[in-house]
Amino acid sequence: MAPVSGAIGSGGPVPAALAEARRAIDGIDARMVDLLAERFAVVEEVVKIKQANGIPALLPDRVEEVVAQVEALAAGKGLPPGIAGALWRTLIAQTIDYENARL
Ligand SMILES: O=C(O)C(=O)C[C@]1(C(=O)O)C=C[C@@H](O)C=C1
Repeated sequence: MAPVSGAIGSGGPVPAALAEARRAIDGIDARMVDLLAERFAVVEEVVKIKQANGIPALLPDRVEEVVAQVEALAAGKGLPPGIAGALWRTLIAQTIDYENARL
């Protein structure tokens, strides 16, 4: 396949197919950021509920439930094991920090 120079890449020529795949990744990332913003909008509500009821940010049983759910969903999609769980553990850790800064 002939390499094609383009703006996307780290300096070298980029095959046109790679540039196209990267555009797809960029589009998916934009949608994921939209979903992240949507999730954090719900977290804002969670913070208010937790404030009103004296509930802590870290709820270990719920963390494990969320991680188990996404791992099962990921397995159903044929994703390599561990990826979703690791991502969600990072997401939830950030969410707990975010909640703790507001509680
Ligand atoms: O379910 C909650 O109570 C949340 O605050 C949400 C969330 C999450 O990000 O999924 C974050 C912190 C909790 O410890 C568990 C789960």
